[in-house]
Amino acid sequence: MTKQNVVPADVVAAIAVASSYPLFPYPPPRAGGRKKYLSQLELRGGRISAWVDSMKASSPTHDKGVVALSGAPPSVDACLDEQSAWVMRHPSALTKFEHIMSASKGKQIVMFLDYDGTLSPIVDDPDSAFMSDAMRAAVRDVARYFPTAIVSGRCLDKVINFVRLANLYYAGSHGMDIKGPKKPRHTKARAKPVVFQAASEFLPMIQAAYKALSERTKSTAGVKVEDNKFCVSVHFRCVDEKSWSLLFEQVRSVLKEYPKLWLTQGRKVLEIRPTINWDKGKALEFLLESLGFADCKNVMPIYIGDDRTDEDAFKVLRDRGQGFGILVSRFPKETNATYSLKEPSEVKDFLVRLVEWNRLSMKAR
Ligand SMILES: O=P(O)(O)OC[C@H]1O[C@H](O[C@H]2O[C@H](CO)[C@@H](O)[C@H](O)[C@H]2O)[C@H](O)[C@@H](O)[C@@H]1O
Repeated sequence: MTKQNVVPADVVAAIAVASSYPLFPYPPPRAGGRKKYLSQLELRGGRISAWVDSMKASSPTHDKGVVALSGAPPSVDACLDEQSAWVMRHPSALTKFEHIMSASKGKQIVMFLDYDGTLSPIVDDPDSAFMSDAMRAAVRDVARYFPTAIVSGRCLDKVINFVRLANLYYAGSHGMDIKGPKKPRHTKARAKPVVFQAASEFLPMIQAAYKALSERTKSTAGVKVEDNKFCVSVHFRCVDEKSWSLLFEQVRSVLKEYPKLWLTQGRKVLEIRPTINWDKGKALEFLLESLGFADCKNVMPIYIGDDRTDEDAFKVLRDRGQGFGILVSRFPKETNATYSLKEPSEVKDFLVRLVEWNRLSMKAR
């Protein structure tokens, strides 16, 4: 086995957990082409246990204790085989760096970056998910050469506050709230700054749901309800697993009062959002269009993300046959991304290499 193929014990444990929930692959299954949101019908019963099981399966690297609860785990060899097969299907973007760069020759790279789990490591307290100075410097350098957007589930103000870089495009609330730099560097297409909100009419409803969710779940120890302006996050990372069903029931009882809101799931978080046809994929398309690349053949969008919501953007790139997605994950997940990176530190390495590659190729011109 080569050094590259050695799989750390915690990753083996994580694969074991993921494999123990075969019915709840990542991302959630799509039924009849529609996204797997918790509909009003499902809210009345039926598939609730599936959601609680899916909560158990989410982000297994951060919950090694689950292994013991999940019955007989697959053997270590089976885990290693699965890991290797997955890496073959989604090779490291660092290993394939030269290949990626030769595919981008003559094309304008546009960089899209998710925030949590991509630029900042996952931590228990969402308010402390800071990115390192080294990562900030890498993003700043990338943005000097390429149009760069941060696409996050966080509300716009919060993600801007974490990243603290001008000259970027920011898409908060899962792409529902978009703002470009005051003086865009790269676009010739439009001098006007980009500003867009996809769900303004939902604001009062989302705010009311935020209050109701905070009130209804306050008896559950460890829960954190986060106001992300056009969506609400109910975090269960610090909630005892024995209380997850109860928490889900509490969230469900609130959602019954808001038929125009639906539920999705991220890493140890339930996300409540408006029932509109808008997601990170749509935000990516909107930004490409705003930058003047709508029908352009010579553009190479690169989207790096770690979460289920990023799959919408990976899929858009796959369907367009343009650019590619990079999934940040230490263990196998079903994904529409082409390449993978293990963790935020590898994302930084990739960004640094990209800048270096650009410097060298500019010199050579
Ligand atoms: O689209 P993203 O930028 O990845 O945002 C998705 C959610 O990220 C945050 O939650 C996640 O990160 C937290 C901090 O590391 C972690 O505690 C939590 O368990 C993760 O789900 C954020 O707090 C959410 O509001 C975002 O929707």
